[in-house]
Amino acid sequence: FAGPHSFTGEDCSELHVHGGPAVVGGVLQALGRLPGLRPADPGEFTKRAFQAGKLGLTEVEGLGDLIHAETEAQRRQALRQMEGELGQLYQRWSEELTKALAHVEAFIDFSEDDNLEEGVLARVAAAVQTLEEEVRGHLQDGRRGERLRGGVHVVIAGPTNAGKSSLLNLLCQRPAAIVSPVAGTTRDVVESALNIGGYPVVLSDTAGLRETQDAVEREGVSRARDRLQRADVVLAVLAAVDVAPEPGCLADALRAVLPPGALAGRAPCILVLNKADLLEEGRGGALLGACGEGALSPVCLLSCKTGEGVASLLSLLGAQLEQMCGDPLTGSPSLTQARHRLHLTSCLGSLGRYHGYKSLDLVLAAEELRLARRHLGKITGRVSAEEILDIVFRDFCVGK
Ligand SMILES: Nc1nc2c(ncn2[C@@H]2O[C@H](COP(=O)(O)OP(=O)(O)OP(=O)(O)O)[C@@H](O)[C@H]2O)c(=O)[nH]1
Ligand SMILES: [K+]
Ligand SMILES: [Mg+2]
Repeated sequence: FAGPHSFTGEDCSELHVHGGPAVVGGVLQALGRLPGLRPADPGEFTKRAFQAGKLGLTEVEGLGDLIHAETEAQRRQALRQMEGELGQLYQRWSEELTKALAHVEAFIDFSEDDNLEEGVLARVAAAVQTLEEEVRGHLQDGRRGERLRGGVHVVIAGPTNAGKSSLLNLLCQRPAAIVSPVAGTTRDVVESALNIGGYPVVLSDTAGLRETQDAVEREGVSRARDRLQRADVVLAVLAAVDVAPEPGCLADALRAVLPPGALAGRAPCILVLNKADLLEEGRGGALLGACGEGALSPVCLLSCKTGEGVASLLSLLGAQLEQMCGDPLTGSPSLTQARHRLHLTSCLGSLGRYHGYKSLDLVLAAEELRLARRHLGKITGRVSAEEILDIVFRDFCVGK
């Protein structure tokens, strides 16, 4: 593959050999005898592609995510990022900033000559404000890209013996957690990675919430509460027989399950009324009717014993995941890493300070634009050489 059209931009050659380990080993040995030839370091091809400007950092990250994608939605998001959409968005912002900066610098340098067009600074201020709004909107995405990349944390919580561990085992289709009729069986948080409708989920089973004198169980309950605080979605499990079919029972039931203030509207919750097989005929419908009325959370009846209701639980959960992660193919591309969020937040900070400085000291204001641009450059890996003068001359007329 002749450069610069190869993956790394350099001249490359590829050997296609038969796939047996002995053949590959023999070829590698023969190659090893050639002077100057060595195996590539991990990621070296991609690093060279980056250094040759063939890929931006976000594309490199997308490629890495694509290789590690475990679910369909993750694959789509990674592919989109690898193909450059996220990088292009940041690149466009960076170009707009460069332009704004060029105009401010031109104003600083040439405004005394009276040769500048009118209203340059007002146009820059408007452009900066538009950019701020775009960046802010991009940041307020409910962390959907990061969630999709890292997995949505779904926490199973509830009183002892509600069937929380049974639910974990049912969903992950293996006996991951110990199930027993003894209240207080689970102490450690038991985690399992799942694929639900193409979305990656990290499902945690936790100790039953209750007051106890047992020191080990108390530690378990404290870990359960801690996990609840960090949940993206809570599956609140109750034994259906313990819930009275009366209006308002859902709120009471949730209060009984969740520590006061644990959620405070933070994580969405799905109420699972388990052991439906133990309910008398017709009681299930009455329960759903009473609980569902004015409900804050979706409710479903389930039996871990018979498997009844699993499909409806999965569809409630799937809808929740879709709402949180979005469809990775539609809308603007999502930021996928905490790193992106950090630099974007810093960029936004600088843009805000631009407005503060612009009427006091234009030089300081220009510096904030430069900083904002550098923060974007850190995301894409393109902290480009100053293209500012080019723009000054290309973009608008200074004197002659
Ligand atoms: N009849 C019936 N029994 C169930 C169902 N789900 C769980 N059980 C039984 O309920 C008991 C407790 O189940 P677990 O899954 O251990 O409950 P848990 O909520 O994890 O309990 P702790 O870890 O002690 O808090 C066990 O004997 C299960 O076999 C169900 O749907 N129907
Ligand atoms: K138990
Ligand atoms: Mg358990």
